[in-house]
Amino acid sequence: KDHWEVDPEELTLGEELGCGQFGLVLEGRWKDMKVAVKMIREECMSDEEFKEEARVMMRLSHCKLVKLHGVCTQRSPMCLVFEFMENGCLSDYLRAKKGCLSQDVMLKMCLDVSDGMAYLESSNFIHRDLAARNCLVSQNNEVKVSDFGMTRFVLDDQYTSSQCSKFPVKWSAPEVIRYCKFSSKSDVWSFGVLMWEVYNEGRLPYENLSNAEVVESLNAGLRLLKPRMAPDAIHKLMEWCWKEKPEDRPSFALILHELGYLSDL
Ligand SMILES: Cn1cc(-c2ccnc(-n3ncc4cc(C(C)(C)C)cc(F)c4c3=O)c2CO)cc(Nc2ccncn2)c1=O
Repeated sequence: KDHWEVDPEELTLGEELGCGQFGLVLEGRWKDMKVAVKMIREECMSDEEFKEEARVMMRLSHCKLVKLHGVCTQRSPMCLVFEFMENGCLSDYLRAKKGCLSQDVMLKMCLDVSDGMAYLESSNFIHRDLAARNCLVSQNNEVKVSDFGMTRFVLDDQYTSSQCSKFPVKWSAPEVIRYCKFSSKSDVWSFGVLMWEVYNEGRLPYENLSNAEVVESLNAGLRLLKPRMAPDAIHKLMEWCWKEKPEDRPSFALILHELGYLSDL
């Protein structure tokens, strides 16, 4: 048995946590740990793809990435066993805590995400759908990056082609919308939008614009405005993440350094 195989006998399943992209996600217990068990519907992912993905994700291990404990491939449906993140997704958490989050807490959230993303960048791994909805919050309010790279397995082409309704245009860099050119620098663009979400307590970016109007506005050089709660230095960093040319944007290593400096002030 591969070391990443979880013995289904050791897994107990509980309440439903939600319905993710690939099917049900259940709360569960494994080796005296609380876990989140993601069932993978066959039509979403082939077995071989799934095992290859598991191998890759098992190798990516960092305190600010949601940990994959292992996989269950001996049964159908196959499932991924993750560390449990008590407070659910960051976007819901921000909205639930509206009015209660301090600037320091917001800065720490952005720092946590940039820490995880700097690790992915150094591992040459592209997230492809970084947003507050794809980050999770732990019991002690730490934020971790989730579902990195998983868009490659989405068969629903409403997600994958940029003209379609479900494509996350409002988080996508211009080169991704135009040519599907993903890179760590397009993840940096998305991180700028994530910072805007955090300092706006989970509000939807460009909430009055359609995806097509967002593209027009970006082409006209317009960008999201400074959130009331965001210090100037944070807004400057957001705008740097939204430079038209990928090479003009900062790396996550630099963003991590910048946010670390601001949090030590
Ligand atoms: C690990 N984990 C996962 C989830 C959880 C539950 C439902 N859907 C999801 N999601 N959310 C988003 C998501 C996104 C994708 C893209 C390919 C990037 C589009 C692919 C997915 F497969 C998922 C998924 O499965 C998650 C995220 O993978 C919830 C947890 N925790 C809680 C706690 C309290 N209330 C709710 N959830 C938790 O600890």
